[in-house]
Amino acid sequence: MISVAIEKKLKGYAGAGTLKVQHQFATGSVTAIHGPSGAGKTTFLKIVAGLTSPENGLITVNEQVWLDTARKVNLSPQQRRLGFVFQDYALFPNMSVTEHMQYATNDKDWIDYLLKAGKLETLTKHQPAYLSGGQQQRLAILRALAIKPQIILMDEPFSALDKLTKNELIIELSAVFKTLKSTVLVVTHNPDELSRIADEELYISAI
Ligand SMILES: Nc1ncnc2c1ncn2[C@@H]1O[C@H](COP(=O)(O)OP(=O)(O)OP(=O)(O)O)[C@@H](O)[C@H]1O
Repeated sequence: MISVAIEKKLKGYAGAGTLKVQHQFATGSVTAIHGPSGAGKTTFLKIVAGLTSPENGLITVNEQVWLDTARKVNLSPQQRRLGFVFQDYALFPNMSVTEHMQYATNDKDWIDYLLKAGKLETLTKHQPAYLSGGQQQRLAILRALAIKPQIILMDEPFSALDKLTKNELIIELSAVFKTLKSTVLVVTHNPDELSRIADEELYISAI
């Protein structure tokens, strides 16, 4: 269970806005996070990942305190060991598809399984510049899953995919999530696209 209660002032949201989220994410659940543009959805994921700090907040994961602003506890992103799929993919320009995966794990069978699930098994030697936008996006997702994370954060992970590819990938990913028993938080502008795998929705709006 991930328990989150955070408050962060946002710079630039219609002057001044505050992101306030109080929510519990059940272990193994998939949550579709949505809300208006600029409301702080990406900022929320970054707070959970430890990449941004809120003014006030408490985050616990299975009784372990990740963040407690009152007690000045704030685990680093490395200590949190979660999978993060960034909106801009954050791929390495000089690494091939396989090298991206090997950078994250030595488990060859797991790499082969993921590349097949994401239909990149024929493009293993390609660097990002030689992949389409949708293929780059799939590589970003598979790379995040390579470390077998217990918690997976994804920011608009299907935006570059056509409907068919998206639906097929969502089914494959759903099987991976179940295997890993991962808790998954997905920011999406279209919660309907996740209706087949999402256990719940969380609406975020800055106030
Ligand atoms: N570290 C930060 N500290 C304070 N404010 C921030 C920080 N990062 C971003 N912001 C501001 O917070 C607001 C929300 O940004 P964010 O990217 O989280 O929104 P979003 O809901 O993901 O938007 P979109 O749906 O358009 O991607 C923006 O106005 C941004 O300028």
